[in-house]
Amino acid sequence: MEMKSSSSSPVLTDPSPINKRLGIHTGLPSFSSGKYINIPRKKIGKLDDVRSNGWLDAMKSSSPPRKKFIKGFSTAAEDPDFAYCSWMLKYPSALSSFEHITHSARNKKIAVFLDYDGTLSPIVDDPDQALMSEEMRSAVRNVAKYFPTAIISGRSRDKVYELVGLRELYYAGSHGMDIMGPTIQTVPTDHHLNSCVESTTDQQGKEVNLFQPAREFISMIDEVFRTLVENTKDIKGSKVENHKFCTSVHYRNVDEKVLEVRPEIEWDKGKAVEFLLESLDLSDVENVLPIYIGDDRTDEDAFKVLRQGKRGYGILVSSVAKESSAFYSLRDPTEVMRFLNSLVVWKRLLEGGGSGGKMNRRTI
Ligand SMILES: O=P(O)(O)OC[C@H]1O[C@H](O[C@H]2O[C@H](CO)[C@@H](O)[C@H](O)[C@H]2O)[C@H](O)[C@@H](O)[C@@H]1O
Repeated sequence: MEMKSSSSSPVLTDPSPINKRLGIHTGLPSFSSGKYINIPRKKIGKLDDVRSNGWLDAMKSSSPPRKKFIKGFSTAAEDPDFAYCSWMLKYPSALSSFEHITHSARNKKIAVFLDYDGTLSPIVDDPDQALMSEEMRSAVRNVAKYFPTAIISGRSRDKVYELVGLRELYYAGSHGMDIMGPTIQTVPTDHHLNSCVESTTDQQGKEVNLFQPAREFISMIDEVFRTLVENTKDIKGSKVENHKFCTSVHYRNVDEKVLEVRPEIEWDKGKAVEFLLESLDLSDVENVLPIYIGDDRTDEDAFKVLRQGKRGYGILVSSVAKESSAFYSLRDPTEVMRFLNSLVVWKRLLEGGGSGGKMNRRTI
């Protein structure tokens, strides 16, 4: 496999058998109980030109945009502040809409889903330096005391666990292709899906289930990773990460983006949210309000699941105007932390019974 640079974007070309092996896969596994989710393999998929199947677009959106704001939200004078304010009419701040959100959560259980990069940690040039602040860690820890909380990241599950460092959460790595969750009551009878689920123990020795729908791709992704390391070793500023079920090539210090190679299966962060809601027995729309906070295009799959199913709220973390399926917005990880802290204060007030969970502007 070669990595070439075309006008402004790199293109992965592949005259080798990897092309075939990362492509079409037959067999549509499903949980026969009907309670769980199908994972069909996508029908298309070539490495010849990643631009033709949207991969490059998806990966580009994982990085901060070059333009400060998008068409439709800018003014003739292209004033970013004005553009952002107009955009916020469509995606109001989750902080100023806090009462509305908690009103919708009355008599419901809130479930919290959090992306990592750009949501809990600020975007920085070196992915190894994307660290969470202690204040943020404490905010997430407190949220998890009151609400079932999961981290859903594009990074490997081990890496994101290492970065977050909180045992009390559920973790989904590789964009949801590697989920560690509670043991599932209904055992899938489909042998293909069954092979994706494995009982194991977590760091505390508790029995858990590992769900890895792209397990068959591990050795291939490792091969792609090693090929990319070799082919980019002379490109100054480039960095390759192995997330086990996908691999990222960072070229933001060469150009400014990151490109990711992952298996062509219909599994994404939206499917991971559905899976976790099922596994945690939180799929009852009438009684559960899931909130998903994330900052990039891969999080849009989760926003869509919540919006389309009228299940809950997606909150987009962005300091620039961009089209989204989220309901609300937060400007940056600092605002995410304020929102998480507000949820905790609200819940404590509610449990204390005092003000019926009512909060004033100063509390938020
Ligand atoms: O799903 P996420 O938790 O948001 O992970 C997505 C990608 O995050 C990382 O890259 C992003 O953050 C880096 C550190 O701030 C930044 O340098 C890069 O430009 C961003 O794209 C991670 O390194 C990627 O592998 C993940 O896919």
